[in-house]
Amino acid sequence: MNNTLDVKNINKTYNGVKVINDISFAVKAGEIMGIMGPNGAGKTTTIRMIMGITAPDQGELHFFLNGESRNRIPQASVGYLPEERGLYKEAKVMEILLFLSGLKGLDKVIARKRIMEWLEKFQLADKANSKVQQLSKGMAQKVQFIASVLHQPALVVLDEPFSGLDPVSQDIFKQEIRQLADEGMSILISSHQMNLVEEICNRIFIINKGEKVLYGPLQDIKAQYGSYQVNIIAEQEIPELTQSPLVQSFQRLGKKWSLVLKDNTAPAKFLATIPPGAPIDELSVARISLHDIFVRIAKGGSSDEINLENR
Ligand SMILES: Nc1ncnc2c1ncn2[C@@H]1O[C@H](COP(=O)(O)OP(=O)(O)OP(=O)(O)O)[C@@H](O)[C@H]1O
Repeated sequence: MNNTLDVKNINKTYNGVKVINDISFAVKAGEIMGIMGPNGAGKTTTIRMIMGITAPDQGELHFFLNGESRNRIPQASVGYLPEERGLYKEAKVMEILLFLSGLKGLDKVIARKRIMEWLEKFQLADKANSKVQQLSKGMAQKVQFIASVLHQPALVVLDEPFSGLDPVSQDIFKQEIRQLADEGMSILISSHQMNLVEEICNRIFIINKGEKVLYGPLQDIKAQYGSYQVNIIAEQEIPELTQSPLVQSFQRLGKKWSLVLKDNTAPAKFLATIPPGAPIDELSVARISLHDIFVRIAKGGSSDEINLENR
């Protein structure tokens, strides 16, 4: 697959502190690439350099769009949802979307049709003539997202697109973003909520304190840190399971028991050791989450403390 964006060895220092340290990654045509990491890791700074808002101290950016290679971002071929949300509050939804798509060179008649289609997808068709200030925060975010994709750019950069959205809206966003990638758009998403975006990304780049932690196809990363987790709902501890030689660690949160299996333990092997009649209400098996992989790496290889609240 061809690259749409190549980020090569970029560095950035603010006030003598290196906040981005030799970062390199690519975004391929038609993929969803996730740049993830905790608060303050350097995601927004990286995105601002890609968008040309701030320049890297060292390193290069290459954009391959419409058959041309460039070092500066071609505005009409890119869509951007910045971390700071904000649209002109006095403007009406249709007016502002027509204005913003006009800046990207989109024909008014085509724009109007696409705007109505998008507003319908987000159940906002009845708000076309409402002022932005009459929208809820989530509704305004949807309008701003529409503005970033309306001109069908080759590359879309979404900085924390899910923050502030309810779970239903998050699902609609995920669905629409997946659809855009399937139609060939390259999408770069930043998020500190790893478990929220891991299901839609093809590849991920995890950054922490300005440095690369992990980079590659999600499935490969999960296979590399290939342990499984067995989640059980049970009133009491079942020592045959929590103390099993196949279990590396476990956590309890009320009735929820989360058991991380030792690396390379097949789930079926563990399941076969469950005593008949064990008092289990529910049981599920999953690969350990990206969040847990990050915690493991950040703690220097230990997965003993896994935060069940964030699952
Ligand atoms: N304009 C600036 N001047 C000085 N320091 C800055 C500036 N912008 C960012 N930083 C610093 O760079 C580091 C990375 O910040 P950045 O906003 O890129 O993180 P982030 O990963 O996007 O975090 P979050 O998830 O909280 O949005 C932080 O230590 C931040 O304080």
